[in-house]
Amino acid sequence: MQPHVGDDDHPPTALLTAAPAGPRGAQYHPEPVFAITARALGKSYPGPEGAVTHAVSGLDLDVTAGETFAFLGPNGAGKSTTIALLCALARPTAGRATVAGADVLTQPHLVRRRVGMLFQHSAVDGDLTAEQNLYIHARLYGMPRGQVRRRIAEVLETAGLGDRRRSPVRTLSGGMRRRLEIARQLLHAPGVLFLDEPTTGLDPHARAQVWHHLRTLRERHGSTLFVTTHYLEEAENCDRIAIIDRGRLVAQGTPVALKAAIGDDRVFLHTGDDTGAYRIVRALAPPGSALGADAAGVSLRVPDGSSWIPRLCAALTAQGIAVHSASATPPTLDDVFFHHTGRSLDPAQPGGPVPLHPSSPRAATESGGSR
Ligand SMILES: Nc1ncnc2c1ncn2[C@@H]1O[C@H](COP(=O)(O)OP(=O)(O)OP(=O)(O)O)[C@@H](O)[C@H]1O
Repeated sequence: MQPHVGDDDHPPTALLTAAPAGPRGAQYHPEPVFAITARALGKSYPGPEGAVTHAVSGLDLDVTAGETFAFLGPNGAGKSTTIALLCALARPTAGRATVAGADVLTQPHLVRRRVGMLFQHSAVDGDLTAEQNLYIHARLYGMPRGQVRRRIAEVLETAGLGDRRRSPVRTLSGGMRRRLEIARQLLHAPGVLFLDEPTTGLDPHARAQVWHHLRTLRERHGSTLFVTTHYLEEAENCDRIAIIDRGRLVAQGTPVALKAAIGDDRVFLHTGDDTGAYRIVRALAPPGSALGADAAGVSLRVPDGSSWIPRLCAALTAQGIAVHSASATPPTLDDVFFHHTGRSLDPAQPGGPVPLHPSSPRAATESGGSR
């Protein structure tokens, strides 16, 4: 389903104005204006033999107007279902939500008018030009003829496709096509733009182009973007991140705050005798810290990791173990994901990173400090 365009509804951006000014002379702190709120939102599907799939459960969300909000989770976590609920394309079985000022349960038609939705496999007609694709979309969804040309020129310019407006879509690169699809969803100036894995299937260059375009939308137009992704580096660029796993929100915050909450750095050592090194590091590590060893080397989780390197290297060298490399890195978003879910999202880490705490769900390594 697609939103209507150009009806007599209030312009969605009008819903996103700040709270009224306080009394004269009083310091004015505008209330945050939420483009999306959800409380205890849920969707369950009946399965075979009375089983129930809880695709999304107990979801609480507040997305501020103008924010780029990442919804991060593995396959099957409930990301697409959440988008369908928030865009009023599926009816919740629990809870409530408001999007761009409209209630998804009682005003689903308004929600659909006020949002843009980029689906994972959105199609544009390859034989038509960029402009023709947008024109057909605008007319199909009722945009007044008088506004169409100007609006198409605007969204193509924002997408960086002004000079390709007459090119058949099949001649555009993957990244350009994706930007054209985003431009199509912007024709009716939605209050919130939902993007379901907007860069899946694109090469790194095209992915960077799409993100450049999304940043432009945010900076120039103050657009509210709700983006699902399983690319950690994309989530890293967003204002805030919610991590969803098995239908439940497990963490929410800015990338910096989520990583800071994890605390410990990862110290990594590659030595001439990693088995011997592991024993020595274990003896020196603070009680309760997580450490591990695999074919690549020895890892230790400690606060202020770089301060540990000279001490560990001196101890190893004193025992005749050569240190080939030593590094200390702050927590990554994948560490955050692992901490909350017990799994890694990073394909380069099939076994997952070293657990951050001994109690971590997939702690395959031991705790140090066994002196
Ligand atoms: N119509 C449906 N009927 C039954 N189960 C469903 C339906 N739609 C989704 N599910 C189930 O709900 C869960 C969440 O699915 P969803 O598609 O929202 O996950 P996702 O995070 O978007 O995954 P992906 O990244 O693979 O698209 C999955 O277990 C899925 O099988």
